[in-house]
Amino acid sequence: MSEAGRAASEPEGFRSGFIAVVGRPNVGKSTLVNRLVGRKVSITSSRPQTTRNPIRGVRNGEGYQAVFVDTPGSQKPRDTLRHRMQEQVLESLSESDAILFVLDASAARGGFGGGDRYVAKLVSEAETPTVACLNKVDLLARHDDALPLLAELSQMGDWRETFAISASTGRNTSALMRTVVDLLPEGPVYFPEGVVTDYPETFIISEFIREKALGVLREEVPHAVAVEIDEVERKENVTVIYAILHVERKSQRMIVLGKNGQTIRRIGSEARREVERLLGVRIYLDLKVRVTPGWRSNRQFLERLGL
Ligand SMILES: Nc1nc2c(ncn2[C@@H]2O[C@H](COP(=O)(O)OP(=O)(O)OP(=O)(O)O)[C@@H](O)[C@H]2O)c(=O)[nH]1
Repeated sequence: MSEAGRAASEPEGFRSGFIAVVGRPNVGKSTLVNRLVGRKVSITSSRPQTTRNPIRGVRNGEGYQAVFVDTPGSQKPRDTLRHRMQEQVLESLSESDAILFVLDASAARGGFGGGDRYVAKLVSEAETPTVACLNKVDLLARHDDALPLLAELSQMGDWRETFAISASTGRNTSALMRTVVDLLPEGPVYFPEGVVTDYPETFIISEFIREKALGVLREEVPHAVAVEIDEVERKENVTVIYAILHVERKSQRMIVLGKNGQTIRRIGSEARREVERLLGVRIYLDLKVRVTPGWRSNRQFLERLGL
């Protein structure tokens, strides 16, 4: 995240970031995130299925915000298309602040299989701080059965830490959460507390753009900018987002555009990175600036924007 963006909403010493949750299907990723977040998370169901990087959950704690995101598709590629998707997975892993690599202890009798090793390699290539979680240890016959698996796991990559956990019973998950928070960099409050789970994707995108605009514009046009997502067009390789930045006066429009459009371009490129991270797809952001006098007191307008 850029310095300009941070300036907008970063409390002193606050930690925040995106944590990619990776692992083969059925290893317990959702159960683990629900456990760490502390409640069932509904955001995935309220978002269009077309997004490939949905948020699994957000945990707000004392001085931190941890955003857990999904990275589906982390399976061995069998054809070119899958291979291309793989590159995108790698890209989104690289852009995460941390990775939770989840494995299923109960499925690894006698050692881990090719699927787990493949994900381990992919995660290692991302060069992002990773915590490896050996899940479902409650299903092992004896406590000690986890030991050879943990030893094997530690050989599979350069993990910051390795935990034997049970997402179902909560065993070791508090310690895991503390480690995750320690890995997060200083950063802004990405989402207002309590709103994430039910808010539509367009609202989150518009908030990202607004945050970047406020960061770039600083004191010049303080709260005079409202962001409206006009249309989201999903194409094969790129998602095009048409957004309108509403300002109240012509003079503000000039400021937002900047000399030769420099300012709006900067807002666009900073916001694009954030949105790509959120959605896990390539984004083209088409930003327009429109003068909408008195939008702050226009109820219909505010409702349309979900404000
Ligand atoms: N006994 C036990 N079962 C678990 C544990 N964690 C998850 N499960 C079960 O494993 C199954 C798969 O869990 P999910 O959380 O849906 O797995 P997932 O990795 O999110 O699956 P995908 O979304 O398909 O990738 C469910 O039946 C869970 O109840 C655990 O720690 N112990």
